[in-house]
Amino acid sequence: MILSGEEIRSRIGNQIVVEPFEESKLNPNSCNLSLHDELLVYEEVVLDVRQPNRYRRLEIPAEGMVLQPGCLYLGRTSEWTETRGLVPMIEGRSSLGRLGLFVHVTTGFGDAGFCGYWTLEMYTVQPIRIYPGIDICQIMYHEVRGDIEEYCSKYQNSRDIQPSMMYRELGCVENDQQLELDFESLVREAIS
Ligand SMILES: Nc1ccn([C@H]2C[C@H](O)[C@@H](COP(=O)(O)OP(=O)(O)OP(=O)(O)O)O2)c(=O)n1
Repeated sequence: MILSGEEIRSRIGNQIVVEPFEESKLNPNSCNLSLHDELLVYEEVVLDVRQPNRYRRLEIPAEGMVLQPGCLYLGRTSEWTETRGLVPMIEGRSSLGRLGLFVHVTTGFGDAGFCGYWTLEMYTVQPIRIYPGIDICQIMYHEVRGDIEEYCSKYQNSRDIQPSMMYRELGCVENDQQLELDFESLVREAIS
């Protein structure tokens, strides 16, 4: 069963945390979440599920940024969410779907107990200009039958855009969590 907007509101501060929460973002059975102002783009010709992959961090300026087809942009919600005893899910918004923008790659499904910013896996059918702060997706909540063992795995308490940590399951021991590419110093080195 999916919670109504009214029910979401009544559970805020109890089973549901959406921070910051704005009542105006409630829908009949979901709550809109907005886009933070940063994106990560992988800097690998071939991504490797067994290794941390290098990426670049981009800031979405107030005047917007054009996303190009064929590229995966990891973003995150501005809202921190916590969900207890319910299964949270994020989905796209029809208004953005009608412009050909996807906000996740088959992974809208969350876990009961998940706390953190949601990482968005954005890609687009056509070039599209996006802006920081736009309502990018919606979160909804399912009631669960049966006991719940709440989520406490690798994406718990995500405080940033979180690239894939699949490599952890596959035995890669890494010191650095992810390899952020310092593109500006590389360019400086290359031209000096
Ligand atoms: N687009 C998404 C989808 C999920 N999540 C968060 C909420 C989920 O509770 C958590 C874990 O999602 P999955 O269970 O789908 O992830 P994995 O199975 O890959 O990882 P784990 O082994 O940690 O469960 O990640 C997210 O931030 N952004």
